Amino acid sequence: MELQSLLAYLHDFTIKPTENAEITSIEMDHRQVKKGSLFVCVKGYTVDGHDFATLAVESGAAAIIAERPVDVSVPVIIVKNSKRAMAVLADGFYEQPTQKLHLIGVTGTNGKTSTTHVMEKIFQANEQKTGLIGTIEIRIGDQSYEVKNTTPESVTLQQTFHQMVQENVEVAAMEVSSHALDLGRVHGCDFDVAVFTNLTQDHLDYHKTMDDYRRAKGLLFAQLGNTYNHKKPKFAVLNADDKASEEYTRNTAATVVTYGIDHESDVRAKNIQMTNAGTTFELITPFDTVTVQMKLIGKFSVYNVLAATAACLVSNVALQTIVSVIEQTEGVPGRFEVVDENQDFSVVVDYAHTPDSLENVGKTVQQFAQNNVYMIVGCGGDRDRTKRPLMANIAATYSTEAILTSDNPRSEDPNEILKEMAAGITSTNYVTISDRKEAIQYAVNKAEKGDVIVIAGKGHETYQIIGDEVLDFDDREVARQSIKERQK
Ligand SMILES: CC(=O)N[C@H]1[C@@H](OP(=O)(O)OP(=O)(O)OC[C@H]2O[C@@H](n3ccc(=O)[nH]c3=O)[C@H](O)[C@@H]2O)O[C@H](CO)[C@@H](O)[C@@H]1O[C@H](C)C(=O)N[C@@H](C)C(=O)N[C@H](CCC(=O)O)C(=O)O
Ligand SMILES: Nc1ncnc2c1ncn2[C@@H]1O[C@H](COP(=O)(O)OP(=O)(O)OP(=O)(O)O)[C@@H](O)[C@H]1O
Ligand SMILES: N[C@H](CCC[C@H](N)C(=O)O)C(=O)O
Ligand SMILES: [Mg+2]
Repeated sequence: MELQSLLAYLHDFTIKPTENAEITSIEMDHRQVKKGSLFVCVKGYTVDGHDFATLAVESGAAAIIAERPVDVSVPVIIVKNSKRAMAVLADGFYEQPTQKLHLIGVTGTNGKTSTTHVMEKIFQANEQKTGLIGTIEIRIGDQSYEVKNTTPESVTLQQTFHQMVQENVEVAAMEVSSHALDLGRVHGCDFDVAVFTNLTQDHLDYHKTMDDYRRAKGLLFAQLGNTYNHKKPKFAVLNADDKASEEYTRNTAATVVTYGIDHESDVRAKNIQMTNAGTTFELITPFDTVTVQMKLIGKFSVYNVLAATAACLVSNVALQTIVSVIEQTEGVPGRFEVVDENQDFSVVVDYAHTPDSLENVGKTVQQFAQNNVYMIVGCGGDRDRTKRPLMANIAATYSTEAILTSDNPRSEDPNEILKEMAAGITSTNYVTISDRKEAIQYAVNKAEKGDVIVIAGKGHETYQIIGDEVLDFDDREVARQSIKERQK
């Protein structure tokens, strides 16, 4: 695409150059630059992309987007916010793909992956080709691609949408993280439906305060199309049981549809009954009321299917189709995933890595445990430190014995993280075993008939990050091996 055609998408109050080079790609990393690339200088958390402008030009960059002047021989376009500019330019470069898709964005502290995965299955049952973007993977139809972030940087994101359009995807469901909203990664995305799951504590390393975290999530609803188009209306699907929804209702120009359990809502669940085999509830919608019997466990799972139901109903999927998928769904890898080697105790691997999600899992397990509960928990390094004491105390509260261990320590000292966790425990029913494998073996060897072991925090992850090393580690595999060892 020619530079001038590309810059036509940029409505920044800026001086545009008259040159018109052919732009072959948009890059934010100088190591990816090739002949004809447009290099975007981004001031990051570790280094400043402006410092790589010269190297980018040496590698063939045809023009530069920057927030301040850089001394290079190609045109430099100065913008106020280069990440936002990059997102808008990527949208233009890839021919505004989200305008050709029915795009559903899901934000909230917990439940994004679970909700998007249920939605994907519902749209597939509705015979629509789907795209999925989130924590576990990117999926186009049945093809899976690896991801680095839950919500990718804008160029990767728009390129992915472009590929979806080329492969005739009709509906895309994506997780939208608060980081992505705050950093402008989804700028330029034309969402049709925006879904809010819930807001509880996480990511205070990045956002510093809950007010700022709430504001960042709210951007999804604020950026939801403010022009009412009868051919393509926009919907905000909000959780009536979460207080933040009041603010998001005020901040959006879209049609608000609510779901909930405790408060009056458009899509509501009543008479919830739970066993260790599944959950039954009455699903009340503006169209009909039906009884749902699903395999998913826990009140939080009911919330996720309510959110998915509301989002699919406003996307014109029949209630019957939605219910039949919900009743069949087995769940998402690493979310309340049961490890079954015919042992006489239960092992559940779950991605709970926030105080609220851990508490939900603890409460759910308490409902069906016949005997002792062991909760194995760690907290990630280089992440919100204030959740450490809270999570440890929740684990001790909802278990017979909490086993504090390492999650992904990253650059931090694992023992220091464990000390910060232990400081929050107000009882004595816990042990600290820094090595995650040993922690799992300890619980497996101790468990008796009817006990439940919860291994929290890493869910689907198949690695453990210690220092700079990414080591193979899969909670489900380690649990399986430990059970087999014990059975020998
Ligand atoms: C805080 C944050 O979001 N960081 C993201 C950011 O990294 P950074 O600011 O450290 O980047 P940097 O290394 O300083 O580089 C600055 C710029 O210089 C460029 N550069 C750098 C080096 C070089 O030699 N040449 C060069 O051109 C880089 O490409 C970049 O454009 O830009 C990177 C490149 O896109 C991201 O991968 C990285 O996400 C990291 C991996 C991360 O962990 N992010 C987390 C916090 C995150 O975003 N999480 C949310 C989900 C959270 C949840 O809901 O649970 C997510 O959406 O994944
Ligand atoms: N609606 C919910 N409310 C509270 N907790 C939930 C909810 N749904 C799932 N959880 C818990 O949170 C964990 C993570 O769920 P999920 O992966 O769906 O969330 P996410 O929002 O995608 O998380 P991430 O921000 O890490 O991508 C689950 O393993 C479960 O313990
Ligand atoms: N998207 C979350 C995932 C946390 C998972 C947990 N295992 C950890 O590493 O802290 C984050 O990056 O904060
Ligand atoms: Mg997720």
